[in-house]
Amino acid sequence: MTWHILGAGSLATLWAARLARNGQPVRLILRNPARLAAYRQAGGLILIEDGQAQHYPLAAELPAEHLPIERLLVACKAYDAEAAVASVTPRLSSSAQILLLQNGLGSQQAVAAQLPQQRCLFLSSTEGAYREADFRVVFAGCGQTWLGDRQNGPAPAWLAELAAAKIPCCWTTDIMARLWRKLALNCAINPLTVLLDCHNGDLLQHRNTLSVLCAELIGLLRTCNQSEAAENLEEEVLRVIQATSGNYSSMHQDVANGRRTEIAYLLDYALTHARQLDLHLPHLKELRHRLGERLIANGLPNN
Ligand SMILES: NC(=O)C1=CN([C@@H]2O[C@H](COP(=O)(O)OP(=O)(O)OC[C@H]3O[C@@H](n4cnc5c(N)ncnc54)[C@H](OP(=O)(O)O)[C@@H]3O)[C@@H](O)[C@H]2O)C=CC1
Ligand SMILES: CC(C)(CO)C(=O)C(=O)O
Repeated sequence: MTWHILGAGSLATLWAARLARNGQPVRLILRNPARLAAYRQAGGLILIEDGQAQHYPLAAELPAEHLPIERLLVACKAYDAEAAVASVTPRLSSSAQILLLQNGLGSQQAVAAQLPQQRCLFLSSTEGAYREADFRVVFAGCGQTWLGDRQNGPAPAWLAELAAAKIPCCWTTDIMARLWRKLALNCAINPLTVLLDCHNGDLLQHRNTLSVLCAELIGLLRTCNQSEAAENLEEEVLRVIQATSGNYSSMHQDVANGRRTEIAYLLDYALTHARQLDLHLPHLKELRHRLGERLIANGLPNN
């Protein structure tokens, strides 16, 4: 069965290259004729692993093609996911399975609500990749991708295809806990790296601030019935900071490159839930306020 991949950015390239070199049929879906023409001009995707560039001249198409879609990997940013999926909805078969690879929370539920007939699986990934240029992606860090079904459905048989393609994936029966945990980590680390304009590792000089933010995030997770995701959060935040000490966080990279951030699906999602639950999180609120000022000062959207 063909893997349709919506988007041709960092994670899309990482997935497409590994599936294709394992002999699995892959088709990319680009957003509009200009992007499709640019892709064709480039002659395909390039993935750089351990300094070695390899070329993948994969088939690509527009959203409005007629070929039905049975399996769709949505590999765009959280703020683009709903519109991107809407552009291919008429092509989705009623038994189609949709894999949502976005960071944060909120976009996955919105897409799932848009597709009541189809099965939507949520993914949480710690793999790392970045775009060096259009259609040219560098694999930047090994990691793991968790997949799960919020509706408690069974693991799909095609997980074996991902394993065959050496995509490190694990099925989980509690994907929401994984996503909340990653959201909390990103809320503790990413905005601070933007405000302090620093590498992840430099945050170790701000242990008290991290501690206060983690305490508020733990309170939120527990109130949202995500106690498992709250366990040892501060220790894990420190571990991730140490493991990625020389890196800039994804939000820092977005701001440095003048790109919109995914803050609406991270801190805003957390603060909206806190408000609904009457939970007071003054330090996270203040962090969000200062980040908003910085985004606006940089001419970026504050959402
Ligand atoms: N990169 C990483 O290391 C990691 C990323 N993630 C998460 O994965 C998600 C994807 O990130 P990443 O791969 O880095 O993002 P990129 O910005 O590299 O790629 C996003 C792609 O989506 C495409 N796109 C946007 N809208 C549409 C549309 N309507 N139709 C078709 N394509 C569209 C963009 O097209 P165009 O080129 O035309 O703009 C772009 O190719 C994010 O939520 C991110 O947080 C999670 C873990 C690690
Ligand atoms: C874990 C962390 C903070 C690593 O940089 C990350 O996921 C991100 O940058 O978005």
